Formats: sequence, structure tokens, C-alpha cells
Amino acid sequence: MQNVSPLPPRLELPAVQQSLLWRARPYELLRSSRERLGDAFTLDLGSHGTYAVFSHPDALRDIFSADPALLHAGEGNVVLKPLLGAHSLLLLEEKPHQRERRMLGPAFHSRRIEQYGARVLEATLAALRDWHPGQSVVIQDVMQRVSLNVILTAVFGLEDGTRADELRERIQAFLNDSKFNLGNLGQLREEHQSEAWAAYRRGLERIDALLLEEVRHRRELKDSERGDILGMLLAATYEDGAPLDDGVLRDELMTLVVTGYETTATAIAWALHWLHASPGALERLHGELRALGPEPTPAALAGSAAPWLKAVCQETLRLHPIIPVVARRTQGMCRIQGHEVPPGVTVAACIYLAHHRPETFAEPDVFRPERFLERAYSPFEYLPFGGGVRRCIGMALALYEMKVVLGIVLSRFELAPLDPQVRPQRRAVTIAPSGGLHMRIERLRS
Ligand code: HEM
Repeated sequence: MQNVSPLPPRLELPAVQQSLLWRARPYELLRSSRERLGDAFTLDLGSHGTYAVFSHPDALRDIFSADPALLHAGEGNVVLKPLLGAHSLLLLEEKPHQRERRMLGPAFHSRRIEQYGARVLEATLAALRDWHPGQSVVIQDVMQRVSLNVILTAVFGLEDGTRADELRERIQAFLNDSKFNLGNLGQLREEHQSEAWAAYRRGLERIDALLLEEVRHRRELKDSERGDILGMLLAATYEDGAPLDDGVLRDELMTLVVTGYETTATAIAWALHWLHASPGALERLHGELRALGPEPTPAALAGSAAPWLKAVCQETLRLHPIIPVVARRTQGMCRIQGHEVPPGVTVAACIYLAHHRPETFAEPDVFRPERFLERAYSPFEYLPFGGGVRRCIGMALALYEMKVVLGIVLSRFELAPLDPQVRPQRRAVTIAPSGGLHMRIERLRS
């Protein structure tokens, strides 16, 4: 009989301290635990529960190839239910999850994504329109405006108009309101009678009403061919021929806003940070962009003529995977890399530690985009978008948007970093550059 051990070794630190570190300095907690305990260890994160953390490629293979009935992903997101709704892809498990993925998947296929190029270009140019030399900008804020516009135009197909403007403003204000920080949603809900919860409900009800008006308007127009994701979803049917109803559409649209808004913006902000901290990499990128002509098109930026730009995006997501761990909840005994994990435990596939293994990535703390030109990595070594049946559905859109937005910004502007020190800091759903990354616009590039 093969030898198995129970949970990996525990970190000897009071749960309350572990939880505090998890919120305030997650990278440090993960790194120091691995230094002390090795590739697999167990954290006690107080109200978050027990986390069995794995980062060895063999363990990640076990997690991502496991039967989805044995490892649930949606349970960890249940705190988001009041915002996303019960039909959200993020909350579903097993068959209902599979059914929904089959419905949404084609709209996010890499071949479809190229069709959204004009919308990504437009959203970026709109955000850069009033940039002028000498001005200081907070990169994270600008990029969040760009990514919200990409979602509202490429996903929802919103065009200019009163409803579009109101929806844009309300979603932006709602998601940026620190009272409604997604990380604190559980706590806010517990204070059920509070004014903050009532304000939250009111804000969300108006957004829901606008979303449903948009869905009904699009149904009446019968223009599923408009080339956006909502159009595809309106035309799609389940295997039994039934279309998605308005409630499901509302929940999925909200899910796409929440998952796509801060993630891509944070990734672009980190890329700009690292490029300006690595002059050789920036210079090489400028050279590549120059070769694409004065105003490179989205197709050129996202295509094979810009390999360095692609490697810069990959290396950024390696150093800063945006979401450092993806969690699954065990539904029964589960064997992971020689450990017999009992039911009711959160198994954390640690993307951050997997991306910092010196055995896989030489000099793991150094920004070296060329490593992605030198060799390919397996999906259990490099996994910024998670893995298995829950892998990020927006992966192709996110990578496309990163390449196009970075390419447009850097082919038009020279930027200078202003922050003396940049630290990783938790935002609503991601770990982003502290303070939002301040930069000065030095000059227009000719
Ligand atoms: C750089 C940007 C992004 C990163 C790093 C990222 C990363 C991730 C990760 C790590 C997961 C969890 C995967 C797992 O549990 O194995 C995820 C799930 C998801 N992401 Fe993304 N994401 C990004 C952008 C987007 C965008 C633009 C969208 C859509 C507009 C999106 C939609 C989703 C959805 C719907 C899920 C849930 C999938 C499921 O449960 O089946 N993401 N993402």
C-alpha cells in the first residue's frame, strides 16, 4: 500500500496572526511558510478556515485534474452571492457549472476576441484623450476606466446614450466605493440592518434595473449579430433548446464586470511598473513597437509580430499573478501529492509560489520576459488564469486587452515613475501596486 500522510505541516503561528498577515501581506506569509515548511503546508486562517496550500507542479496536476464533484470551487465565492446572484458561473458547481460554461465559452474563444479589437482600441484612446505632457496620472484608475469600457462595449455592446452613460457611471461608482469592497461584503451583510447595507442594496437595485432594461432592449432589437458577447448569449441556447432567461443573463453580466474590471487593469499597471523598473526590457519593447509603424493596430499588437510584448505580459503575470491562490473545497477524502486531505478543507493551488519556484524559473524574483521566448511551461508550472474546469473564461480577452492597451500607451507616450517604492497591496479582488502607481507623462512619442 502506498504511503500517505494527512494534511501538510501546519504553520506554528496563532490563527489571528495568520489571518492578519493573509490580509495585509499575503506574499510574505506564503513565502515564509514555504521557507519554513516546504512546498506544501497548512494555514489556519480563522474565519476563512483551514487552507492546505500546494505549489509543486505534481500537486497542481492532482488538484486541476480531480473530479469536480470532489473539489468544489464555487463554495469559496459564496460571499459574492448578493452581488453576482445565484446563477453566476463563479458560484455554480458540477453539472450546472458545466452547462453554463458551455453556453458562455464560445463568446470568449480566442478567435472571437479579435473581433473586439476596434472596441478595445476605442476604449483605450478615450481614456488617453486628455493625457498631456507634464501631467501626473494614477495608472490603476486609468486602466480600470479602460477595462470597464472594454467590458461595457465588447461584452455588453453598449453604445453612447443615456442608459449607457448611467450604467457606466453607476457601476464605476459602485465598484470603487470602499464601503462595498468585495473583500468586506460578508461583514457588511452581517450588519444587515445597517445604513451601509441599505445603501448597498439601493445602489445594486438601480444597476440591476439598468442591466435588465438593456437586455430587454437588445431582445427587442433582435440584433444578435452586432458582434458583442451579449448578442451571442441572447442567440445561444442550452442543449434542450431553451435560451438564457433575463435573470441568468443579469447574473452572468454582473459576473463578467466583477471578474474583468479590476483584474486586467491591475495586470497592466504591474506591467508598466516592471517595464519602467527594467530599462532594457522597455527599450526592447519600444524597438518592437516602432517596427510596427506609428500607430500599430490591435491586430498587429496582439499578433506574432510583437513577441516581446507578449513575453512582457506573460512575465508580468508570472511575477504578479493578480490572484495569488485559487481555492477548492474538498467534498470527500482527496489525495493530493501523497497527502490524504479530509472533507471540509480548503485546498489552495498557490499560483504565486508555483511562479516563484527556482526549480522552474531561474532567478524567480527577477523580471526576465525572455524566459518565455526560451522555453514553454506546462499548465502546472505557469498558471496565472488558474486551471482545470474552472480556468478563467476571460483569459483570451484579458491577454488581448493587456497587449493592445500596453502597446497603444507605450507607442504614444513616454512615462516616468513617480513612486519611490511600490509594494503589492490588496484591492477589492486583486493584489495591485500600492497607491495605484503614480506616473508622469513625459512626452508624446513621435
Ligand atoms: C489579467 C486578467 C485576469 C486574470 C489574471 C484572471 C484570473 C482568473 C483566475 C485565477 C480565475 C480562477 C480560476 C480557477 O479557479 O482555477 C479566474 C476565473 C474567472 N475569470 Fe478571470 N482573470 C482575468 C480576467 C478576466 C476577464 C477579462 C474576464 C471576463 C470578462 C474574466 C472572467 C472570469 C470568470 C467568469 C471566472 C470564473 C470561471 C469559472 O468559475 O468557471 N477574467 N480568473
